[in-house]
Amino acid sequence: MVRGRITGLAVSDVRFPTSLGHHGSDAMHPDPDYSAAYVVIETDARDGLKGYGLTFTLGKGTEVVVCAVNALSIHVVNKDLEEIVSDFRGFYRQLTSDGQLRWIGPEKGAVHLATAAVLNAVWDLWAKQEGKPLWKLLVDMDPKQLLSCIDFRYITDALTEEEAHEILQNGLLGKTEREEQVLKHGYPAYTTSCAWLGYPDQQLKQLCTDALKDGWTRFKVKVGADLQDDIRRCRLFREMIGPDKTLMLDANQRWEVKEAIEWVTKLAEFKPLWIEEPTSPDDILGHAAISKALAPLGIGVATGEQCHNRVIFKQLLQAKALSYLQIDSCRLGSVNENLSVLLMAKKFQIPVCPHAGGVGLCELVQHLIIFDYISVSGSLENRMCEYVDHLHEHFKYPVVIQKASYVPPQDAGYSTEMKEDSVRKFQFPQGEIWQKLLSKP
Ligand SMILES: C[C@H](O)[C@@H](O)CC(=O)C(=O)O
Ligand SMILES: [Mg+2]
Repeated sequence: MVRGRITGLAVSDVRFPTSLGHHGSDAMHPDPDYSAAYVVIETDARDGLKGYGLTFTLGKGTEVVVCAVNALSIHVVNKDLEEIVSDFRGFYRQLTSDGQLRWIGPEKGAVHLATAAVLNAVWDLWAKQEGKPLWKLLVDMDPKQLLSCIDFRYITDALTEEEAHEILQNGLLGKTEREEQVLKHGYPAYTTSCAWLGYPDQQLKQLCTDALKDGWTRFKVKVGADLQDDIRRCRLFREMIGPDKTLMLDANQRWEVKEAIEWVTKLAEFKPLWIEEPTSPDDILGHAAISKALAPLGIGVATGEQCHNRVIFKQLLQAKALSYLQIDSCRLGSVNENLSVLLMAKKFQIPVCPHAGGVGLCELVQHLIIFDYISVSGSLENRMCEYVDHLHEHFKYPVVIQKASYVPPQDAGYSTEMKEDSVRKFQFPQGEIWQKLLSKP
């Protein structure tokens, strides 16, 4: 039973100095400090439960998102949780339609990242009050309730509410078996942690050796800064993993459309499954052109981690611009908007392979993809969820990986809660870690 009035919302700027070790680096983000605008909501309910939410950012970007969260808080504080979840579509619409704030969106950029952080906290609290991990809360909802969380505005030309209902209704068939299956075997994952762009070859080799020993069979390599480097690194990687394991490439938006086609053609000998973010995330027709040109080489296009919202995903699907759809738990408007994208992907028969390269993204997105498997897609074919081996130690309920698969979380909530000590130490700029770093000459 949902309960309580939201009495407070606090937001912190939490940054991890990952750029010092080039962790998370790519062709466009050479110095990423994995960071989060971290939200905590409290209620007046006697249970003492709090909701924790975050959105993923990089360093300086965090302060802008923190401001946006504060600006949105007026829509949250003093609201009854029951009121929110009984009309979640309406609440989502309220947050994303603020007449003044939407001018700096709408549903994109800092204000949408802030929406994600706030709503992620609400979902965490709801799941905690129900005593279920978020994936299970979703799996146990009936189709009508799930639909009542989704704002279908701007996507009905691709997916109507009636079609979405039919998808969810069909998803009921075999649901129990799939839940048992995923609880037993986990959800398949791939790793990006061996081959960030700033890692020297020696480190890459060592990490790849370790990952192979740990049973990883799917790997992503960063490319896009220098063709000769890419050829060398891809060759090295392919030789180490052998011909049968899966290799993916990620350019993080580095190229022009024509350049992307030419560059990736030169890497085709390494048999990548996909090229991720070959060009601007806003360029739908560019992605379509790249997809068409690379299809004869057996290379698909993957994108989504910087797709603003469901409308961009809709167009990517309509334009046949992608072969793998990468939802992100913290860029889209939380669970609500991700549900609409999962349903569109199902309708267009495009596999969802979530993005998780960032702090906390693995913790959150595992819930969405496990739900997707059980209740929407019903399939594991061509599907896997990204895993990066960074910063899990700062979370109270960190992800568990076994045999290169995500083990479904059992703790109640959305796995969003960070350890208090970590938040204190890594808060920017007052945390002790930053005080030390900033005082260095
Ligand atoms: C800046 C991030 O680390 C980004 O490179 C992550 C990413 O593209 C991915 O995980 O995919
Ligand atoms: Mg990527």
